[in-house]
Amino acid sequence: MAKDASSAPLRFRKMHGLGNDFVVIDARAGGPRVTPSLARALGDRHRGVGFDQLAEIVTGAELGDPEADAGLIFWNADGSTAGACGNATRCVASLLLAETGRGAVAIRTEHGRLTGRLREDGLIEVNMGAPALDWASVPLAREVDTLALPLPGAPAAVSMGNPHCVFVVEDAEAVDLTARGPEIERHPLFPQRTNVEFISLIAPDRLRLRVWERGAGVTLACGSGACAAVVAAARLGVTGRRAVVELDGGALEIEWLPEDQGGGVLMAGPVATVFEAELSPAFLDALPAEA
Ligand SMILES: N[C@@H](CCC[C@H](N)C(=O)O)C(=O)O
Repeated sequence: MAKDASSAPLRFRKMHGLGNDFVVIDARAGGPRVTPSLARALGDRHRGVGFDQLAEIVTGAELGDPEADAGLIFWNADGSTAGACGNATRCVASLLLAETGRGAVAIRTEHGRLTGRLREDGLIEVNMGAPALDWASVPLAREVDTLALPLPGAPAAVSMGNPHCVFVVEDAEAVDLTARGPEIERHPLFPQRTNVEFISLIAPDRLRLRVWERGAGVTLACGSGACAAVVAAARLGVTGRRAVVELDGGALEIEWLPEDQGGGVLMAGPVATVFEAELSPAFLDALPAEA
């Protein structure tokens, strides 16, 4: 087992938002902490549990925000960390709403303090905060007028706390995601790699979106990707600031609030818990030591 983890049992919950699936570990009360090798081993769909992301719940204080209901650290299946994960934030918001019995909760992430609430229609909504559009925030390797990438079209680079490269295409269904995704994810213009989105217009307020996620690959849904897609579409005049985004796993409702309402991006959709379990000690014992 990794030398820095304790041998206390590690309980976890499997959840998903539209098939974007997560292992959720609550580390607020102590117990083993997530390391890159634990994330990779758990993320293995054959020898572990399998997930797109692992959401590690910590105290708000650990992330410098003691007033928040909790803090959240996101891990990709390849063991890398991410500054944002919209669907995992919605899943954890649903847990904290049940835990606190309140109508809204505050979650501290690397992208700031995000608020989550249960809407009357039963969907969990999170305000994902304002997008950043300048090259240094995304980040891009350098300032450019147009993103010159090995694909037709002029994509938009958007940060939702994590990097996104959004292509508007005629037909998102026709894109070879497994070929194009990794090529753009690791393009030298993106020093921290990038999530890759392909959107096409279905109706004036409806987009089709397919996503290749940094550190996870093809996903059934990506919340921050849906937010970035609507921000890019609204800026390009493809849609307004409010749209339904149809992903492989279902639909998310996205609204980019105006500046005078904070400029955040609201994202609403369903969440589900699949099971709760405890990792076998043998699994933890077999983890390679951290490099
Ligand atoms: N599934 C997520 C995004 C997860 C993080 C991403 N792969 C990254 O590395 O930035 C979502 O719902 O936003």
